[in-house]
This record gives sequence, C-alpha cells and structure tokens, in this order.
Amino acid sequence: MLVVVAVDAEAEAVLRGAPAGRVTVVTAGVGPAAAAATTAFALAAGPHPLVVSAGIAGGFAPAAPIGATVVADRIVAADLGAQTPDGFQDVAALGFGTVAHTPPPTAVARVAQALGATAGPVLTVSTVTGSAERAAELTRRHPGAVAEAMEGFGVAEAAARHGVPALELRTVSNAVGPRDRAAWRIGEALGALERAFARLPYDSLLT
Ligand SMILES: O=C(O)c1cccc(C(=O)CC[C@H]2O[C@@H](n3cnc4c(=O)[nH]cnc43)[C@H](O)[C@@H]2O)c1
Repeated sequence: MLVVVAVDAEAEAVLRGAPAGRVTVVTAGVGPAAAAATTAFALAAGPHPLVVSAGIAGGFAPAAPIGATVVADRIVAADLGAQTPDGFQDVAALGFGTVAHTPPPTAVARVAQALGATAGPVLTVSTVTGSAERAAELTRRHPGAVAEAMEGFGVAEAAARHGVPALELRTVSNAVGPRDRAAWRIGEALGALERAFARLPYDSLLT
C-alpha cells in the first residue's frame, strides 16, 4: 500500500512500525495541495491497491485524547467553501464538486478493531484550529468529528481519480481548540503511529 505522510518524522515512524515490504511511504509536505500532488504523482508512477493518508492530528474532545489513534469513516474538506452572510457554505452546497470521501467501510472496521482506534469523520483543514470558537463551529458543522489534520482530503481526491480506495489513519498530538504549543505531544503521537503500523491487519485491508 502507498502511505502518504506530511513530514519526515511521520515517514520514519511508519517505517519503524510497518513490517518489511508492506508499505511504500512518500513524504508530501503539509497541506491538501501538496498531499494531492504527491499522491497523484506516486500513483501515476506505479500501481498501489490502497492509499493511506497517515500522520499526527488534532483530536476533538472527548472522542480523541492525546495519544489516541483514529481512522476516518469520512474524509471531509472542512473549510472548502464560501463564507456567506448566513454562515459557511461548502462547495457541494454551492454546486461545485465534493467535500467528502467515504473510505471502504469494511477496511475502516478492521483497522478500528485491530488497533482499538476510534472511527469517525476526520476533517481536512488548511488552517489549524486555534480557538474554542472555531472548534465549536467545526463540531457543530461536523457532528461526531474525531480529528482534524491537513492532508487527508487531498490524498483521497487524488486516489479517487486513480480509482484507488483511500483510508486516513491519524494519531493525536494535540487537542483541537485554543492554541497551546506547550501542550503538543508530538513524540507520543509518533510513537502511537509506529505502533499502529506495526499492528495493522495488512492482508485483510486488501480483500
Ligand atoms: O501552530 C500551531 O498552533 C499548530 C498547531 C497544531 C499543528 C500545527 C502544524 O503546523 C502541524 C501541521 C501538521 O500536523 C498535522 N496536525 C497536527 N495537529 C493538527 C491540528 O490540530 N490541526 C490540523 N493539523 C494538525 C497536520 O496534518 C500537518 O501535517 C501548528
């Protein structure tokens, strides 16, 4: 499978955890555009049966505390739209394209079961949430959201254009809410990412 991460530290964690020969890891950079471009390039260069957007994320309380592992049952572009006098409208509501991809439900269930991961919507944002108000707005617009990160929707868009299923697997480094850099636990999240890739049910994800 092709695993798309944002930064080298995430690639190293995935490669430490994954059994030899199970994954091809590419480091895309931060954000949905870099993720989409890198995924499209990698899929054009060679076939992969599954693409996984992986890395650290912000977790929505109480579903996803620091150190938790989450798997997306929906990969949602949460800030792709227009701010109108009546509030935010996403591009699907405006009649352009899509704002969500649905990973294969059986694979999501198998990952959740094998890793003890929480399944739910994972939001892709281009701006990291840094206030309680923004976190509350996202929760109101996306009930049940478990995490936000910056690449999943880009990976899923590129995978869809190649007809390849996509998953998003994240481990939580910080809470979604008021900005507090001192509270990030990147090492803890990278350790959880390594353990997740050590325990993934690789064979059953491809059936
Ligand atoms: O400056 C900040 O306040 C800040 C807070 C959290 C994350 C960042 C990043 O620039 C990291 C972006 C990188 O990590 C993923 N990530 C991790 N936590 C979050 C988050 O709470 N919201 C969105 N993305 C997050 C993301 O996928 C990027 O790859 C800065």
